[in-house]
Amino acid sequence: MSFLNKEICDGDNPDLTEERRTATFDTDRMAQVIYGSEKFAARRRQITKSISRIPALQDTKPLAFMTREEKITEACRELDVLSDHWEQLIYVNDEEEALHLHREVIGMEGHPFALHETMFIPTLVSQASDEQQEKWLGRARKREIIGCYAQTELGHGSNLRKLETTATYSPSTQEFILHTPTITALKWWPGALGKSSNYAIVMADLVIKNKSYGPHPFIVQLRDEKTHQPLPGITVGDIGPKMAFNGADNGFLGFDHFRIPRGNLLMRHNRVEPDGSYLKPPHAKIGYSSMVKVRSRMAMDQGLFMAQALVIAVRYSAVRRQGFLEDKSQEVKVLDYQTQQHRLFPSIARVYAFIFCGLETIQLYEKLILDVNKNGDTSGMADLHSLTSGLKSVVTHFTGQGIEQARMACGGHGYSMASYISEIYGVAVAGCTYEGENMVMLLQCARALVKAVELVEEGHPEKLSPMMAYLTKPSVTVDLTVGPEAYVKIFQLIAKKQAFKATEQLHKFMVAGDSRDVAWNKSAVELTKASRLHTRLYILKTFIRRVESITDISVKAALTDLLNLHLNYELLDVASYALADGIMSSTQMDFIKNQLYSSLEKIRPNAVSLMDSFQFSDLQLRSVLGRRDGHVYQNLFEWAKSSPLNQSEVLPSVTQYLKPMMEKSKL
Ligand SMILES: CC/C=C\C/C=C\C/C=C\C/C=C\CCC(=O)SCCNC(=O)CCNC(=O)[C@H](O)C(C)(C)COP(=O)(O)OP(=O)(O)OC[C@H]1O[C@@H](n2cnc3c(N)ncnc32)[C@H](O)[C@@H]1OP(=O)(O)O
Ligand SMILES: Cc1cc2nc3c(=O)[nH]c(=O)nc-3n(C[C@H](O)[C@H](O)[C@H](O)COP(=O)(O)OP(=O)(O)OC[C@H]3O[C@@H](n4cnc5c(N)ncnc54)[C@H](O)[C@@H]3O)c2cc1C
Repeated sequence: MSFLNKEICDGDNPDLTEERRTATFDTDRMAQVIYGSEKFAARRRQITKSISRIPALQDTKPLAFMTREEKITEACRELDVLSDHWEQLIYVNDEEEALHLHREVIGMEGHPFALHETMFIPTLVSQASDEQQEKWLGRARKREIIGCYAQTELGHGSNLRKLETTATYSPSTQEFILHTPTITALKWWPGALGKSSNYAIVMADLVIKNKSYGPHPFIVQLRDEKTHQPLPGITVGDIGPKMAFNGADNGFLGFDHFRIPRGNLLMRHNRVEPDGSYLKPPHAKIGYSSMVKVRSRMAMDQGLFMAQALVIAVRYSAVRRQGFLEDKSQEVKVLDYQTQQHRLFPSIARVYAFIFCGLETIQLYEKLILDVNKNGDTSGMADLHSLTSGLKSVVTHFTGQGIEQARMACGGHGYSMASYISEIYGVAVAGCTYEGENMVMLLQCARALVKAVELVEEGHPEKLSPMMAYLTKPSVTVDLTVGPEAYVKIFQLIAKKQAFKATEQLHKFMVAGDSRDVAWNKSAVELTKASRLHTRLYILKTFIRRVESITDISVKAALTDLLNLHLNYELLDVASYALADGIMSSTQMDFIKNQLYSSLEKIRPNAVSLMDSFQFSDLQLRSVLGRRDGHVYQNLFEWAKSSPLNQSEVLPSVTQYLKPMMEKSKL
């Protein structure tokens, strides 16, 4: 079966056209599965089309040749154009559509609204009282003000309990006095803080009558709304260039006894009364919900980052010909090499798996916020926190690896910024650090795992949450030929064994006299291993669940091939645990390897269409190698010619230094 639809265009590189003809499924239908619904997939296409009709948004100059100032200016120009068309382009206040719009038009390198959309508005939604929302949320949504999320300090990011910025309540004036007592207390890193934002959510230690109540969120005006000058008492600026995200002005911020009204403490869940009495929130960590929100998005967002890199690498691999197989009259597409497939296809499977997890965790967060805000029900917080802590860590780690493999799969041209993969990599791996450093978050996930193991050991398995239920599963012999459930069983045994081993080690150190904290640190590597296995089990099960639910037969068949690849690849990747514990035999290992290799062959004809299904436009991809028409070589040449270095034949550096040096050498 072939799909002679809009995907195929006669002017395209014939090798790519051939790939699209071999697809066994419809890419629009696949897009519905990727983006969670027919409606949203269609809306994305519609938005992309509308953008393509706005001349001022068509890419003019490659970002790679721009300075930071030029990148920031270009992003602001594009935001201004978008603002003029906002209501025609997307449904107002639809977060997913706004994210898509920004990604498509502005690209990866950051922009003044990145944190406004992802953290400032969500914090107002989850933490501000109705009255406070009335005052600020509408203005924020209309983009009359620009906000960011200022939590991390120069001295502390992971350990929030030691944040040094203080918000001391003054009952006589009914104000909070924000202060930065030391250099290490300077806010440092917040995106869009340095130059763009005029408001911020500031996390500061709430102090009332000399008592510290820990970090709380405050809304703070930083700059004059007319002049954009910092308000007196505020020091703010940009922290300088970074590994990527250089179109973003991550910033620093200091307060010198800066006063804000009492009503600027976000008070949906806790309150400070005029006399200074404090009303506790229903859950101690409710103030951390914006972080959970971003973490709950990260499987989706990282999946899309990796998808972008893989679209580029897979399309390029289908047009790049190098070397021979059987037919010595024509060189082969590098995509036909087994090593190339092994390098790329497992990451394609992970992209799909991560996105399916993201669709689930985004919904879980929305449900949680509804439960908390409507019914004061915080019972889902602990589970979502441990799930998203593990997930963000595992997903960002593998995304970084997958993107780097995609770069290498493009050979020399992958290293050129014309591929855009280096930018995608730089942006994606920031996710290993932001929203909770990966080791720190794996250890948060481990806290829940250890508690669950302790419940089993204490004879209370009925108290386990559904995600932990596998910890009670007995050891069994498994026949892998029966299908995905067999793989799940083996994975469960491996994850269970590691969770028990790590907990046992923790307890052993404690019995020997170490405090829990010291014993925890001595067991930390084993604990993080347990968290990774636990999370990878969740990813695997989510992938299976999602594929089972698909109704389109051809889409389901293509994804079943990817799922099989994922199951075999994952199990092989953790085989050392299984072999050491006698869970798997070497004969089973051979079976898994053979299954893996035959999956690569099955996926090969669909590889390009599996990536086309993400329906990224060329504008969004910004990659010469990943162009949808596959005309790589002539465009690489055009791209190189547009380098500022090529705007003159002889550079001033040659006239000033090299020529005189060569002349001197002749003497
Ligand atoms: C969306 C992005 C889209 C695209 C990307 C493009 C553009 C975006 C550009 C930039 C990046 C975007 C965002 C980045 C923004 C940031 O980075 S904001 C800063 C983020 N900072 C962190 O994540 C800090 C990490 N640290 C923490 O979260 C906490 O300090 C901690 C959880 C590690 C520890 O907190 P403590 O208060 O010390 O708690 P504890 O004593 O260790 O734990 C006590 C119990 O509380 C449980 N717990 C902790 N947090 C939560 C929570 N959020 N919810 C529920 N429960 C929680 C903890 O597990 C303990 O439970 P026990 O049962 O074991 O006691
Ligand atoms: C691109 C980017 C954007 C960002 N945007 C924002 C933003 O908008 N707003 C904001 O507030 N912040 C932001 N941040 C800051 C970010 O959230 C922090 O950098 C992050 O939470 C890590 O904290 P840290 O820098 O203190 O790392 P550290 O905690 O200093 O980490 C250093 C090392 O110490 C280890 N470590 C620390 N604590 C423990 C522990 N308990 N157990 C074991 N190991 C530990 C870590 O694993 C790591 O290896 C951003 C950062 C980046 C890179």
